[in-house]
Amino acid sequence: MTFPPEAYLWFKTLHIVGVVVWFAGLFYLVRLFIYHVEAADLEPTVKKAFEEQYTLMERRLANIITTPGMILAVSMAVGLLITQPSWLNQAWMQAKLALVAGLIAYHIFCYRLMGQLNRGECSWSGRQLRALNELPTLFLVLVVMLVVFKNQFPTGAATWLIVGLVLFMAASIQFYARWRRLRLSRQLESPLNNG
Ligand code: HEM
Repeated sequence: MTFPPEAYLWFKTLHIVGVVVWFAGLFYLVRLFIYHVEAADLEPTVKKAFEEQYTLMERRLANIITTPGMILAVSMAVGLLITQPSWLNQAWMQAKLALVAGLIAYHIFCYRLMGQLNRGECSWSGRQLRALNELPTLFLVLVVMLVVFKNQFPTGAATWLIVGLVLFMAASIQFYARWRRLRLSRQLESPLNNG
């Protein structure tokens, strides 16, 4: 099959659009799972309404945004490889494909969690889900580094500094959110609030 010269750039444009949509969906989906799990602490009538709403939002997000984003990213990537098959012989591309396989496994695992949540069988806590939601960040940073640096993947001090900074930022966000939740629950328990 022969493609016009600009086809590669079109595939790449749509590939990047697909990747952005896919990741937006993955990040928001697990955030919804966290709210869904934490709705269990609400009063029974409110809890039921919230759980139904989260179930609906999760299904729509997964089926209308996240999965189509993945299909667009992967199908355009296939277009890129058909137009330039020599990429497949390069180490960075093989490493990237291994990471993408991990990302697709994560995507499928999210669907499994969604099914368990909808049936009220999910055993994951909000805290565990928050930690899980950091996993795609790691995939994202590594894959983007691979496509940018290719076979010159950096392993020097600057790389570890940047990776450390990204991890530090992710951990700080987690700690801040935890501190805010603790403060809120203490405020609610305070005698002043109980009259
Ligand atoms: C099926 C799996 C994938 C394959 C086969 C694939 C393949 C490719 C190829 C061949 C390019 C063009 C490289 C160039 O022209 O320099 C590319 C670009 C890119 N890919 Fe992927 N990709 C895949 C998945 C992903 C994922 C999951 C991400 C994000 C986490 C991603 C992010 C990017 C980015 C940001 C670019 C643009 C890089 C640039 O122009 O410098 N790709 N991809």
